Amino acid sequence: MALLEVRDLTMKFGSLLANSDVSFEVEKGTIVGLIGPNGAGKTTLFNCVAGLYKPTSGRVVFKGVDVTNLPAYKMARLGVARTFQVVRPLKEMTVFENIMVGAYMRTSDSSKAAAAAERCMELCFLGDDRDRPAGGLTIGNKKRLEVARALATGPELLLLDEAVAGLTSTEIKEMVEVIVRLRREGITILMVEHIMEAIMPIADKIVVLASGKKIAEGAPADIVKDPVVTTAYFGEKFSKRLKERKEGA
Ligand SMILES: Nc1ncnc2c1ncn2[C@@H]1O[C@H](COP(=O)(O)OP(=O)(O)OP(=O)(O)O)[C@@H](O)[C@H]1O
Repeated sequence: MALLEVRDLTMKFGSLLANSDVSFEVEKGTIVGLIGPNGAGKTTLFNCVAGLYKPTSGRVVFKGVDVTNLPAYKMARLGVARTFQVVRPLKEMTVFENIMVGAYMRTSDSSKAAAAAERCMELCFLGDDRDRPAGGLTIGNKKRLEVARALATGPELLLLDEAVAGLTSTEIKEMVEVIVRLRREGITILMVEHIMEAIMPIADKIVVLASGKKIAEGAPADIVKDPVVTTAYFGEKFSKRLKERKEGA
């Protein structure tokens, strides 16, 4: 049984079809990348899975249980945490205190929460900034703090929304290392990403959306070669030229 199953999920905003009959599965212990051009419906799908939106139709099944329409706080309790594209740390609080906020969702025992927060802080390479106010961190550290805070809620499934957007190449490498560490810890990851260098080397599977529909699904090596995917990203003309150039090479 897959950890997460998205079945025929459709989400409409008025007449706009943001997600149309999207189905895929996320196996336990894997990293799944959700990619697609701007406006493809990736964030909407995330919001449906995380309980921020109620899908128009279709089902979200987590650990074999139908969780469609459960609110975000219940999803978090069941073990689904998410980060947001735009990070929002509690600026006046220190790095450690920010992570504690997440840890208190799982326990009201402060020593247990502190132990969990310490561990998440170390996993996300934030130990050196432990007592710094979050507002003064670099964007790379703020993004890892967002991951650490979500991690401290004790998720089995972590949803990362553009975790490396706006980061330098060094910061991207650090974040990628954190994500791989999390998979090693047994956490399953579904991540929306535009930066292919970040997602392609680490993903076990890629799901591609375009105009709200799933247009491809498979191993990264197959997805990068798929003409349906290059056409969705670059348009028919460019994709044809790319193919001709490859055949001529
Ligand atoms: N709350 C909303 N109300 C109305 N339309 C929305 C809402 N959220 C998203 N949309 C529309 O749904 C479509 C899909 O948007 P979504 O943000 O899910 O795409 P995306 O793939 O995450 O895009 P990006 O990569 O640019 O973040 C877009 O046409 C968007 O304008």
